[in-house]
Amino acid sequence: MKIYLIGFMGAGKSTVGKLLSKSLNGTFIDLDQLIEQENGKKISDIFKEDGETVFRKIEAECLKKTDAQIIATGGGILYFDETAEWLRGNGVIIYLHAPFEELYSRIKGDRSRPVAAKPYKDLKSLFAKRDGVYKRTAHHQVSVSNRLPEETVKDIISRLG
Ligand SMILES: Nc1ncnc2c1ncn2[C@@H]1O[C@H](COP(=O)(O)OP(=O)(O)OP(=O)(O)O)[C@@H](O)[C@H]1O
Ligand SMILES: O=C(O)C1=C[C@@H](O)[C@@H](O)[C@H](O)C1
Ligand SMILES: [Mg+2]
Repeated sequence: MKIYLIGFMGAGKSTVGKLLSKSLNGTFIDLDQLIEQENGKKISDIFKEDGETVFRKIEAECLKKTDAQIIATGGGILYFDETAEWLRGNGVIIYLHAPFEELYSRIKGDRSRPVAAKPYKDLKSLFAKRDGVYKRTAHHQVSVSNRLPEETVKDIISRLG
């Protein structure tokens, strides 16, 4: 069974995914890292040099070819409508959720995330839009608010049964 972690930037998909893979003794891939390795450049440079649309196509292709058991996706993984259906047909989808302000405090000023460079109000409305899509797509919503990543991992494992 594959486990896909989805959620907004700063939710902790990469952090929790790595820990979860250790607890479950499963293979792990961070999709953002895979994209950077396969393309030989940083995500911020792909955005700058090729544009967001090219990045989104690369991201969707990388998602479909990874064979890891636990996958930390990027915050914009549901950019194409068809990706939600593909994900649900290929594994268990866990939405890591926290209120926007908490996530914003984790990502503000981070230059490695090109989307996080948007102004506060644009990020807030992006969160509002994506939150509904994450919720509709996920099999489980797990809180990452005021919680250590280790607690989130325990919660995920208990939901998986
Ligand atoms: N539970 C937590 N409590 C506090 N800070 C956290 C928690 N989980 C992650 N962080 C911090 O928030 C930041 C973002 O975490 P991480 O990179 O794992 O998020 P992400 O969901 O993978 O983001 P992205 O979508 O940009 O890849 C990091 O600085 C990390 O240390
Ligand atoms: O939320 C987003 O749109 C993104 C999140 C990151 O994980 C990266 O995939 C990239 O910076 C875009
Ligand atoms: Mg990440």
